[in-house]
Amino acid sequence: MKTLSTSLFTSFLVFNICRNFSFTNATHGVRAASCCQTNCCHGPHGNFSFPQRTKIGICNFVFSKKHEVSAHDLPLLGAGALIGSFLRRLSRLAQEQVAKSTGVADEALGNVRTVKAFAMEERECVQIKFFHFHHVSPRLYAYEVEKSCEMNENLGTGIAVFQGLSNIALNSCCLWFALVASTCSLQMVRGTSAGARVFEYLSLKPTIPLSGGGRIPYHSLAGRVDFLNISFSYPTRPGHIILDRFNLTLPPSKTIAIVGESGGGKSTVAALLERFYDPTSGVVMLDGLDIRTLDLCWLRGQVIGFINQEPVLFGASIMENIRFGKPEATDAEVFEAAKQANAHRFITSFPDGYNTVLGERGVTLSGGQKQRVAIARALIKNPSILVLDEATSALDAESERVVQEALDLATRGRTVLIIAHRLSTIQAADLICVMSNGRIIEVSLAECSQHELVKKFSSKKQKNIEHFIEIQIYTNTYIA
Ligand SMILES: Nc1ncnc2c1ncn2[C@@H]1O[C@H](COP(=O)(O)OP(=O)(O)OP(=O)(O)O)[C@@H](O)[C@H]1O
Repeated sequence: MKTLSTSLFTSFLVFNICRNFSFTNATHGVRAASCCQTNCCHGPHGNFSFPQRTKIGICNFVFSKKHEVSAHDLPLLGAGALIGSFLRRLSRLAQEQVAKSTGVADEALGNVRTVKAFAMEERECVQIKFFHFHHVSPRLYAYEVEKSCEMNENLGTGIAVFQGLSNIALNSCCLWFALVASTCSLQMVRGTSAGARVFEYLSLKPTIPLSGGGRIPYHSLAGRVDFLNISFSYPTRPGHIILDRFNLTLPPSKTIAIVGESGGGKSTVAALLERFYDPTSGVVMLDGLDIRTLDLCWLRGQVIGFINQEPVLFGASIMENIRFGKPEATDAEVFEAAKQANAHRFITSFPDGYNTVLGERGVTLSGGQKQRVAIARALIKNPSILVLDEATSALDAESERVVQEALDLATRGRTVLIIAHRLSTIQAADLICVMSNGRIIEVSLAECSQHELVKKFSSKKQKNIEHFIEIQIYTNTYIA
C-alpha cells in the first residue's frame, strides 16, 4: 500500500495541469489526496476492515463453541477484551495517521501549481527518500504514509493474534463464509473499482515532458519573449477560444502590463509562458527559440519567477519556504532574497525568525507577509523573467504599498509581465496592453497613456469592467 500510495501521489504531482480531472485548486487537491489514500486502502487489502474482522472473530468464537460459554472461557474472554481495547486504540491512532498523511498529500496536491511553477515535482519525487531532512510537504507525504502503513500492519498483526486467541479455527470457515459473504462481496466490488482507478491514474503520462530540450546559458539569456499568432482553448473546453491569433512581445528588461476585462485571457497568457499548457496554434519564443524545444525544468526552475494573487506557502519554516525556490541556496542567499522582498525585517521580528514554522498553507502570516515570502521565494532563483499575476490585488492599501515597494525593487533589470487589476501595479510599466476577446487591442506607453486608456474605454462605454472603473478612479485622483 505504501508504494502504491506514493506512486499515485507522484503520478498526480508530475501530471499535467491541463487534464480533465486536474487539481488546480484546493478542492481538487483534497479529492486527489483522499484518492491516494482511500483507493489504495480499498484496493489492495481493504476488503476486511477491523470492526468486521472483530465481529467475525467473536461470531466464530461463539459459534465454534456451540453457544456453550463456560467458566473456563472467562480468562480467554478477559484476554480478548484486553487485546480488543488495545486494538481499538491502535485502530484510532492508525486512522489519525491516515488523516495526517491525507492532509500532507492535500497540501502538496492542492498547491500543485506552485510545485510546478518551481519545477519541483521531479525533485520532490526523486528525493522522497530524504524526507527526514526536508519538511516540505510533498516529501513529508512518503514519511506519513510509511508511518500509517506501519500502524496498519501492527493493527493487522494484532487482529491476527486476537482472532487466533478467539479460536477462529478452520472448522468455522463455513459459518464465517455464510455470515460475511454479502459484506465481502460489496467490499470486493469497491476494492476492485478502486484498484482499477489507481492503475488508471498510474498509467497516465504527462503530455508535456518535464525534462529534455535545450537551455540558454545564463549570461547569454536576454529574456525576450514573443507570443506569435497564438490561438488557444483549454483542453477541457476545446470549443471555447480564449486566445485568438494573439501577438505580444516582451522586450528584454522591460515591464509590460496587460489589462482587460475579467475572463479575457490575461492569466492564460502567463500560463502559456510558464508552459502549463501548449498553444493550440502559434508559438511562444524565448530569445527567438520555441519554448517547446527548451528544457521545462530549467524554464520554470531558473528562468521564470511567478508571483500570483494568492501565494501558496507550505506548512514548513519560513527558511524552507523561501528555499523552495532554490533548494541548494545557502542561508545567506535566503536572507538576501528576503531583504530584496522587504521581508527580512518582519521575519527577524518573530521569536524564531527564519525558523518560524508556518501553519498549513502559510495561514499564520498576514496577506502582505505571505506575499513578501512568496516574492523572496521567486527572487532566490534570480529569474530573468518575472510574471506578476495580480500580485497585490488581494491586499489592503497598506500591505499593497509595502509589497509594491518590494516588487519595484524585484523587477529591476528583469523582463516583467504584469497581469494588472489596479493602476498602482502598472505605474512602473513601460508598456500597457489592453486585451479584449483574446487579443491585444491597444498598446500604449505608460504615464500619459493611462489618461488615453480611460478616455478610450469611457467612450466605448464598456460595462462591468472593474479594471477600467478602477483605472478611472485612480486617474481622476491623479488629475485632480
Ligand atoms: N483551467 C481552465 N479550464 C477551462 N477554462 C478555463 C481554465 N482557466 C481559465 N479558463 C477560462 O478561460 C477564460 C480566461 O481566463 P483567464 O483566467 O485567463 O482570464 P483573466 O483575464 O485572467 O481573468 P481575471 O482578470 O478575472 O483573472 C475564462 O473564460 C475562464 O473561465
